Amino acid sequence: MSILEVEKLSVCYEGKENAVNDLSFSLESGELMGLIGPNGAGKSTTIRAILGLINKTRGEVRVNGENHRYGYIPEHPVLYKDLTLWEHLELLATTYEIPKETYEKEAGSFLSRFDLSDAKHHLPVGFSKGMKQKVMLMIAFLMKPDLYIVDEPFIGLDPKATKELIKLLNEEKERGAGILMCTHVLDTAEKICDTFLLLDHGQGVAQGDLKSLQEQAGIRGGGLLDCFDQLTS
Ligand SMILES: Nc1ncnc2c1ncn2[C@@H]1O[C@H](COP(=O)(O)OP(=O)(O)OP(=O)(O)O)[C@@H](O)[C@H]1O
Repeated sequence: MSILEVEKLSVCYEGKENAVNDLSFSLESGELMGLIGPNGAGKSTTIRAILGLINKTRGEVRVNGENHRYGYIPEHPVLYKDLTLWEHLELLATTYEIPKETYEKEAGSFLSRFDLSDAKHHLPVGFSKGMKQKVMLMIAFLMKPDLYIVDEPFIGLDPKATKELIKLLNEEKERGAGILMCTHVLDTAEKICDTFLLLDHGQGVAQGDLKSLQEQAGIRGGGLLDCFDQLTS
């Protein structure tokens, strides 16, 4: 089942025609798709259009799945300065009517997996970038959406947290969630993504699994970076 369908999406900004131009793709249940492309290719614009944060010039975005809910993990963490870490998790649980026993158990497990149990009752003002990023991850994973939109999640996370994030993404895939992940960290993307959508100058220049990208790039056995280079040069 397609969790996300994007059809002929185009976005223009003032002074920038075709930041995204006629882009179509779909994301299936259980699929982790890497959204990759050079700086200025249109990745953030695509994400913003999917989230409804900017107006589309043309095209359709459909979020399917059972709960039509998406979890957005932005590149730059956004937290309430007056709420403690735990209060952030409680707020999310209340908003989505998650039963107390469920979220307390799950949130407790996330705190321990991300080494944040000691900071549970602290305000985020004293948190490092990585700690704030972990809170954003916990909030999204607690929500259990059908669709995750994850923007550059690896920057700032320590190796253990990166490993936990990858494990959590796999668990969510197994549950049936679809994940669209924008990243420049191609060696990790190559290891964990099922498929890729390569954008350049606002256009989708290649789509599919690594094998399919290798064929499209004409580099048999090439790595993701080689395919990226070839297809965007
Ligand atoms: N608010 C804006 N107003 C005008 N042009 C914009 C605006 N935001 C982005 N652009 C332009 O749209 C194009 C796509 O930008 P976008 O931020 O989507 O790229 P990106 O692929 O996310 O890049 P990066 O990897 O650097 O984050 C670029 O040419 C950029 O200059």
